[in-house]
Order: sequence, then structure tokens, then C-alpha cells
Amino acid sequence: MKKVAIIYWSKGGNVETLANIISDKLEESGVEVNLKQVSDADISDISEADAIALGSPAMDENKIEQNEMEPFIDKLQNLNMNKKVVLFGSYGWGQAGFINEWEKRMNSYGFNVIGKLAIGEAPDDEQIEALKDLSKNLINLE
Ligand SMILES: Cc1cc2nc3c(=O)[nH]c(=O)nc-3n(C[C@H](O)[C@H](O)[C@H](O)COP(=O)(O)O)c2cc1C
Repeated sequence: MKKVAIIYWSKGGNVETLANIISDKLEESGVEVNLKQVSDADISDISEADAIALGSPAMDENKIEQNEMEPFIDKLQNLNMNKKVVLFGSYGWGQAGFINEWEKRMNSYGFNVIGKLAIGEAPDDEQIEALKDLSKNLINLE
């Protein structure tokens, strides 16, 4: 069975909603999901997974969350894990730029970012479908 780790940071619940949508979609497709807040996660969650999804809001002047998500992502440097990654996030007044920066960074760490989606606050129906499509790409389902 394929295993996907979904690691996220969320305070207000918007990113958590996105994480749960991805988790539900993968589970209904028969994938083993390891869903964790980043404060409970460590590198083994990443190394044990076949593919990963990472989620953060835009915080601190349009960056990924800086106190917990940033140090976790920093630890992924130099691991050279060529795993498929989906990035997802939510922003308030900024734009989706933080996720483009995050994508460049993950690719420079050797990961293979196959999709990303940043949503203004909470998702609408169309964005929920787009997120489900991204999730399927993580495990190559039809
Ligand atoms: C302390 C704080 C800082 C924030 N900084 C930004 C920011 O720099 N740019 C932005 O677009 N949104 C910013 N936001 C808005 C959040 O990205 C947005 O509300 C997001 O949906 C929060 O995700 P969550 O509900 O999962 O915590 C900030 C929100 C908070 C509470």
C-alpha cells in the first residue's frame, strides 16, 4: 500500500481543512495516510512516506509559517529525497507568491514538486476539486 505523509501548520483552521480534504481523498483511494501537524512531525515521517503533501498559511510578510514550519522545512535540506511533493496553503491579504518561493526551495532540496495550490482563506467548491486532483497525482491514480 502506498503511504503519503501530510504535514501542515494551521491556527485558524483553513490549512487544516485543506489537509483533511487531501487526507480523505487519498484514504478513499486506498492510500495509507499519515496526517500530522508539523509540531508533531519529524524527518522520519517524510522518509517513511512514498510521497508527501505540505501545508502552511502565508505568515510574517508572505512567508511560510516561521516558528514551526520553517525549521521543519529547513531540516529537509540536503536529504536528497527525490519524492513527489504537493504544496498547499492559504493566504489572507497577500497573494500566492509564498507558495511559488516554497516550490523553488523544495525543488532545490531535491524533491519533485508536482503540484501546488494556494487559496485565499477557505476553499470554494472548484478549489476543493482542484485539491483532490492534485492529491491523485501524488499516487498516480487515474
Ligand atoms: C499572525 C498572522 C500573520 C499573517 N500574515 C499574512 C501574510 O503575511 N500574508 C497573507 O497573505 N496572509 C497573512 N495572514 C493570513 C493567513 O495566511 C490566513 O488567514 C490563513 O487562512 C490562515 O490559515 P489557518 O486558518 O490555517 O491558520 C496572517 C494571519 C495571521 C494570524
